[in-house]
Formats: sequence, C-alpha cells, structure tokens
Amino acid sequence: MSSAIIPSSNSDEQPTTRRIRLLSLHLNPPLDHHQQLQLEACSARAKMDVNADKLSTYLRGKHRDIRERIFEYFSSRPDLQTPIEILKDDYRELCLKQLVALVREAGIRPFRYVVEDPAKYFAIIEAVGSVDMSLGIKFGVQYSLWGGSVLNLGTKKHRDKYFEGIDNLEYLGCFAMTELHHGSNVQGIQTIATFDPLTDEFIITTPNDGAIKWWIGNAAVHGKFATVFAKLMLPTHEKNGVSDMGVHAFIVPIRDLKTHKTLPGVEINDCGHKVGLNGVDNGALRFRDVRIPRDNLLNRFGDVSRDGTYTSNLPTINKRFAATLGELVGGRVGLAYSSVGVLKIAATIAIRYSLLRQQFGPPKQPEISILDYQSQQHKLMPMLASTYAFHFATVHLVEKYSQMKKTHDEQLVADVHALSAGLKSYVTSYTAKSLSICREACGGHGYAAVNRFGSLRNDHDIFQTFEGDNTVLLQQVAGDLLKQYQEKFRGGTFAVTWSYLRESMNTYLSQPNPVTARWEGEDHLRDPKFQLDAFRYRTSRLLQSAAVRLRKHTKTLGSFGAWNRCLNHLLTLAESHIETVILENFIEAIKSCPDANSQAALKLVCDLYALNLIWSDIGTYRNVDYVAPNKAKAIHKLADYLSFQVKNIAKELVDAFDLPDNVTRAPIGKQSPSEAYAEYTQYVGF
Ligand SMILES: Cc1cc2nc3c(=O)[nH]c(=O)nc-3n(C[C@H](O)[C@H](O)[C@H](O)COP(=O)(O)OP(=O)(O)OC[C@H]3O[C@@H](n4cnc5c(N)ncnc54)[C@H](O)[C@@H]3O)c2cc1C
Repeated sequence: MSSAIIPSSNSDEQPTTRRIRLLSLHLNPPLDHHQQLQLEACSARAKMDVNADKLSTYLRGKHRDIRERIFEYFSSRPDLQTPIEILKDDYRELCLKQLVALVREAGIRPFRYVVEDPAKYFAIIEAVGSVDMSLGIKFGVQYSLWGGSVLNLGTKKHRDKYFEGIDNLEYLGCFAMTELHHGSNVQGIQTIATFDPLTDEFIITTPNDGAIKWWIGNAAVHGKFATVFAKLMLPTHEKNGVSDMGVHAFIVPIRDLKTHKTLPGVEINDCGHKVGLNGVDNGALRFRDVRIPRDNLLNRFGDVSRDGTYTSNLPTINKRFAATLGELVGGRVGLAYSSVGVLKIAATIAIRYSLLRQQFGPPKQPEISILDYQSQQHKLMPMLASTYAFHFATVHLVEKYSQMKKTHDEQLVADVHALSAGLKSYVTSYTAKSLSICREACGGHGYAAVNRFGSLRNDHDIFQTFEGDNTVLLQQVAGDLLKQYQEKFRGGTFAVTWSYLRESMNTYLSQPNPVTARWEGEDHLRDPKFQLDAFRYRTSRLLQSAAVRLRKHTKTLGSFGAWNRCLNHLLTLAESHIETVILENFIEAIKSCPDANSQAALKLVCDLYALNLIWSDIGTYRNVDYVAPNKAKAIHKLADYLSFQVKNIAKELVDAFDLPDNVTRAPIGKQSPSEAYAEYTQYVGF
C-alpha cells in the first residue's frame, strides 16, 4: 500500500545498493508532492465521513431549487402520477394534463430559458423526465424541438408570432424531420417545399409513401403545428424547371387552432403502441400540396424573396445543412443530461435495495446484505462511479452549450457538436445496459413493474436512437478526431476539447516507458496523472492506427469503403476519446469541490471509474507493454478494493442524488429501509 521514499542516487553509492534502488524504482516510483497529498487522502479515507447534503449541494449547483419545486408540485398532485398500468390513449391524455399543469398551474415557464439560461432549462427537463419519462419527452418535443427550431432556425418575425403560444402550450407543436425511408440520413429526405411566386406561398408535398413523415412526437393527437423539414425547390427560368436548394425547415399548421380538426391536405395517422414512452403520441404525416405563406420558411440560414430569389450568408447546401443541424444540438444535450438522471434513479433503487436485502452469510451467523458480496459490488459500484463521472461530464457539456449560445463562437460550435454527439451516444448506451443490470441485481423483485426497472428500461431504450442514432453519432466524433489529426500534421492546432491529443500523440509516437510500466504502488495507480496518461495514450494509439489503416484501404476501396472496413476501430476510437473527456472533467470537478469530505469521496469514486475502465481494456495496454503483467494484476486488485470502499459510502453517494421517494417511486428503493418491504407488502394487498 504505502510507498517508500526512494533515496536519490549519489556518487558514493555501492553497485549493490544502486541495483536495489533501481529495482525498487521499478516497483514503486518516488513520491512527489502531489502523491504525498494523495497518500494523506488515502489514510483519511479510512475515516471517510460523507455528508450527503453537502455533496448534493455541490452536485446540483445553483439549479437545485427549481428541481425541488417541480418534485414538490408533483408530490402535491398524486392525481397526476402515472399509474403502473395505463392504456395508451389514457396515458397520452394524462401526459398532456401533466404538462399543462406544470406550465399553467405550477408556473414553470421554461421556454425563455432555452436561449437565456440553458443550464436552468436542462435542469428543468431532467427533473420533469425523472417524474415521468414520457412527460420529459413530450416536454422536450414542445420546447427543445418544435420551440427550439422556431427560436434557432427562425428570425425575429417567427419569435414574435409564436413565442407566447409555444410557451403557454396553446401552440402545441411537432418536429417533423424523419420519414418512413430516411431517419439517420437526413439529407436523403424527400418531402418537397416548392415556391409558388404567383401566390407567394410554399407548397408542401409528400411525393411518395417513403416520404411520409414518421415517428413525429405530438402529431398523432395533440399538435397544432409542425416544423417540417423539406427540400426547398425554387422555379428556374426554364419551363417547369426547379432548382433544389437543399433541406430547409418550414412551419406548417396541421390542426385548426379552434376546432382542432386536421387541416385540408394534411393526413395524420397514429404510429401506434410502442415499446415504451406511450404517453407521447407519435404520428405519421402526409402532405398533399399544402400551401403555407412564404413567411413560414424558418429563414435564419437561407431566405426566399418575393420574386423567388434565394439569399444566404452560407455559400453551399452542405454548409447551410450543417448550420441548420448545428442549431439543433440542444435536443441532444438534453437527452445526454436526462439519461444521467435515469441512471441516477436506477442506481439509487438498485443500491438501496442491495443494502437492505439479506441473503446467506457465514455459518450460524446473521445473513449479510447482498451488497456485501463482491459480485454485487462489481455489478453496481463501477456503475455508481460512472453515474458520478457522467454527471460532471454532462454538466460540463451544458456549460459549453450555454457559452456557445452566448458567444456563437465558431470553434465552440464545432466543439459542442462533437462533444454532444459523443456524450449522448456514450451515456445513453451505458444507461440502457445498466438498466438491465439493475433489474437483474434486484432479483425477482426487480421484475415487479412497481419497482420501475421495466418501464425505465423501455422508456429510455429509444434514447439510443432518437436525436441521432448512437452508432452514427460516434462516427461523427471519430470523423472529427481524424480531421483534427490531419490538421495537426499540416501544422494546424487541435480544437479545445481535443487539445490533450497534442501532447499524447507525441508520447504515443515514442515507445511506452519500461520503467513506469512496472510501477504498481497504490499511490501511483491512484495518481490522476497515471490515469489520464493511460486514457490519452489509448486514444492516441487508436487515432494513429485508424489514420494509417484508412490511408491504406482508401487506395483500394475508396474513402467510403475504407471507412466501412475500419468502422469498428473508429467506433472504439470515439468511445475511448469520450471516456478520456469524461475522466478529465471528473478530475477537474474534484479539484473545485469546496467540502473536503465530499472531495475525498469523489476522489475515491473517480479512481474506481478510471481503474475499472483501464482494467476493462487491459488487453490493449498489455499488448503494447504499456503495463507489465504485475501492474495489470495490481490494477485489477485495486479496482476490486475500491469497489469495496465505495460500497461503504454507497448509501451517502446515492442519497446525494437527492431523489425523493415520490420520484424514485419504487417500494424497494425507499429512502428509509424499514419502509421498503412494508410498502411493497401493502402494494400487493396485505
Ligand atoms: C419513439 C420515437 C420518437 C421519435 N420522435 C421523432 C420526432 O419527434 N421527430 C422526428 O423527426 N423523428 C423522430 N423519431 C425518429 C428518430 O429520430 C429516428 O428513428 C432516428 O433518427 C434513427 O433513424 P432510423 O430510424 O432511420 O434508423 P436507421 O438509420 O435506419 O438505423 C437502423 C440501424 O442502422 C444502423 N446504421 C444506420 N446508418 C448507419 C451508418 N452510417 N453506419 C453504421 N450503422 C448505421 C444504425 O446504427 C441502426 O442500428 C422518433 C423515433 C422514435 C422511435
């Protein structure tokens, strides 16, 4: 455990002494000042005393109040709580009722925060999604997608006309991008908006069944408007000629504001019962030459004048398309943030139950809690550590997004785009897997619908697909990394998020250090420098080798074929990079924590996060001798030991998520263990 401080070499040193000193160096590095501090933290850990409230205050930051207000409101309205069993149509109506009550009764008016204070907006959306995930998604469709498209793709005239109605829910709306034949490939959509100079209108047309707008939230029952993405067609001088100006967004009224009847030319059908999120009414839309005024083009990035002339500050279709999609990253940020909220709920229920539940034990002695089993710790403690890591990473994402909204800095826009794509895909995939692990970790009682894992899993599952399929998004991250890599070799600089690669690419190009590869003392393994170096090294290696492979295969397969040949490699690269960014943010967040005990607890959790991931990919490190066999063994042992240590403060760590019982809503996850079985028994009718 402890490291001896190795005396430095001096000229009188005997050969044997020197050999012993060098040998010791291989096993334990000399302690620097930072490590000394760390050792002190380790010994303090034995009496770690975590105050959940202080930790929670640090986690929630300044938006704790609005979150509590939302939870308290729903706690005061049990009639608005979603029952365990509910039919699709009833659920949709309840979900609308919940949304209307939140906005009009509880007075949560979130729309202005979309632009003015995104951090507050995301805190609201996370809290609302914790109350009910369908409600969170319906809320997101209204304010992030429909509302967000009006604010971010439109101009002042659109804001003036629609802001109030969107905010107060009179103008319930949809975001109609996906079609039956095209989801991920947005540029492949086929809906057409043709300008008619005679009437000064656009004509919205669904040219074939493949172009029917599909999966559109709020469309089946409640929506009055839709932001419809369509290819803008402008007449040319040739007879009947049109020119395709690329994908643009248009506001299309779909139901009458007073009668709620579907408007002429619009055909709406229900996408039906889904695997989850049945409180949201997803519908399919067909447009039969629906005419809308020219003003309904959301014209921030491209406009059409009265005579049909097209103007834009952006020179190409691709640039306009990128700018349009770039403005929509808010939805993705919200999903990543909310997914962490779901993970917190699941981890809380599973860990509280694992502390309560007792099975087996030493002969003739009381049974022990199932969280005392190493296997249960292995299932749940790295997950708890990841939840904390994701919390800080998504808070960082929200901060960057808010900065971007204020400054519109071009570099920041690119950064937030890649970071939101990476975090959304990494976090939502992790949460989806964890929900199954939590269910299984709670045994049979995990399978009771009242204990939530089924609905959480089903509702959350689609987070992996909408707002960009995870596999597709990770490729954008890999593409961005490769672009930066090429620029580096052309003498350019890395963007801020990737700046760590500047140094680690150089380290990578040299051989792993055979001395540090053997250091295995706890103080070294728990040194953030070692952990970050290891993460960065892996990413740099993957980046360098991906670039080499792509170059090689492009010669024979072309760029598309080469990309596909290296696809799994590229996905691993993107994940490795995102893990590095997550770790960096965790380490930074620990430094800023004002409470010493909370800081020590976070350090422990962060070490588990880092070492568990290094151990999960130990083959990669061993293959290149980045770690020697003994060091690999030491990492494994320490990761298990840290799981055990984290288990000792697991109760406080989940309490710090500050989720009241009316939000977790699972009898087995009750805050007070004595109530858990009692409520569950009552639920069954005893
Ligand atoms: C409940 C729900 C609500 C939705 N709400 C809305 C909404 O309100 N508005 C809206 O416009 N849309 C909405 N959508 C649509 C959603 O955004 C799309 O489903 C999503 O973008 C994925 O597109 P897709 O379904 O075409 O998947 P596909 O792209 O067909 O993906 C299928 C599989 O192919 C793989 N794949 C695709 N392309 C690649 C590639 N290049 N490389 C490797 N693998 C690839 C994917 O990884 C995935 O595994 C919703 C969908 C659902 C289910």
